Amino acid sequence: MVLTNPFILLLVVAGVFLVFRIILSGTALWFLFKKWCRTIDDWCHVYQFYKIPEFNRNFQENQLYRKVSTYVSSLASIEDSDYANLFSGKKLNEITLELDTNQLVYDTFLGARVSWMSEEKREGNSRCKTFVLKIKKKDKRRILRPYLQHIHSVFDEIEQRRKEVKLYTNTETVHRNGRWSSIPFTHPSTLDTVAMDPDIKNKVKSDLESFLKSKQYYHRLGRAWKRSYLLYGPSGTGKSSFVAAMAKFLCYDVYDVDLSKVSDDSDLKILLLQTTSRSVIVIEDLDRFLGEKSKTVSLSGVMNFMDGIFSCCGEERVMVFTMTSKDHIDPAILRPGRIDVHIHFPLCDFSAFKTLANSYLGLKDHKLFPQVEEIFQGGATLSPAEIGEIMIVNRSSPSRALKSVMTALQTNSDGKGYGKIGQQLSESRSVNGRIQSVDELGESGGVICRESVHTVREFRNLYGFLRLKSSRKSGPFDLGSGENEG
Ligand SMILES: Nc1ncnc2c1ncn2[C@@H]1O[C@H](COP(=O)(O)OP(=O)(O)OP(=O)(O)O)[C@@H](O)[C@H]1O
Ligand SMILES: [Mg+2]
Repeated sequence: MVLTNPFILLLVVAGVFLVFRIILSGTALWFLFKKWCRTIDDWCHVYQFYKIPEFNRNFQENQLYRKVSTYVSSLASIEDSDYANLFSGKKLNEITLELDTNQLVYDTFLGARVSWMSEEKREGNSRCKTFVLKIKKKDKRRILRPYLQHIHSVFDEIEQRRKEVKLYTNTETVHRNGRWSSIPFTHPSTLDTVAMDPDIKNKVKSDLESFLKSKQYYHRLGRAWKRSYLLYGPSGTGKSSFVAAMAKFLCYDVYDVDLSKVSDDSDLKILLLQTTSRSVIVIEDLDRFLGEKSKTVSLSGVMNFMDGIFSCCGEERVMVFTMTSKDHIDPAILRPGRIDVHIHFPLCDFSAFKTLANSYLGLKDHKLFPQVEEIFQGGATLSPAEIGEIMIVNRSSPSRALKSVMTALQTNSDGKGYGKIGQQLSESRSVNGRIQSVDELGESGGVICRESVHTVREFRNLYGFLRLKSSRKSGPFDLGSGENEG
């Protein structure tokens, strides 16, 4: 009723507008207040200024300028500067912020506040940009060197993330780049697309992250800064895909060593010397190679390679070895320090199946899922690669895909067809990525015998591992085999 009166309506609109304006100016006032506080604080201190020009006296590019520019653009506080330039980045949808001329950006390091100003000078036709770093004199000695070091590290990390990852393969002939030839690494696998126990995946992720941050630690210990992983499990369980995913996660180049093209131990040594830092060095199917009667590379050649003692600088190398099974492998190969992390890749269980159904068919749930689960609980299994293939072929009809998977699982568990898989089942049977105990296998008929042998062996390994654990605080850890769930 009251709002029908145009005068009152006008008053209400004006009131709302006023409140809105006060709120807005309140925030603006708060910004202004903070700015004044900073200015007053600036008056109370004596500062040291450092200029970082874009070019040196010989008009060559100053590398430090480039690093500082990248670093300043990465600061979250750049969004608070009054003017910043927006540019599209190298990657799709990437947008980068760059500080505009005469703008200030603040940073905090080791409890000290510093600021960066971007300046531009014109001399004739040329212009020279400069960054000016402002540090309180009282903080200068304490933070300047570590701060510059910090800028270097952040820059390296950003560059690493930006660069194109390459896949190197060794050849028998020598190229311009030595024994390795490279192509862009475009494998589509990521840590998200590999179906595996989420706990294990997270452990590997944090292990890789802590490796990246451990340069000083490794150097203090006088050890090569490398970490070795063993991925083992039946064929088609995602080992190679996981290597690709690890490399992508780290943004490291991949060196795929084909041992059949290595002529002897010293040849392997040369190959390792020709790898660059920040790379993943992979040897696939190591068990198959070691099992060969006439090998060109000796066991000690392989072990020296694994130790990384020949890697000239020993810097930031991740080594990955894949195997179907580690049962017949010389324990010296698997000893702590040579292989730091063991990751088991089991055949598919229901939870891995659901991940595959989600990524291949876009199914989060389906009315056939309980039936599929029942079949898995009955002990049937296939490799993720086989299930993936069935899903791809039937992707136009999710129900048909699930029915086909069920049929394949049943056929396999009946022992009909899928000869290869039947054999793998007896070699490595797992539920949720853990080797089953004798008790858990009570119902599964003929597999019990072999499985119990396996379990005894696993128990021995566990015993060995526990002894190791008690004598070493930081040893290797085994993910997914049930030997060590720490
Ligand atoms: N755990 C998994 N999650 C998602 N996809 C998988 C998984 N395992 C296998 N695949 C799919 O199956 C195919 C084969 O996988 P991959 O080559 O990684 O297996 P593998 O363990 O290395 O086998 P092999 O021992 O025979 O070399 C890939 O296309 C991959 O996408
Ligand atoms: Mg493989």
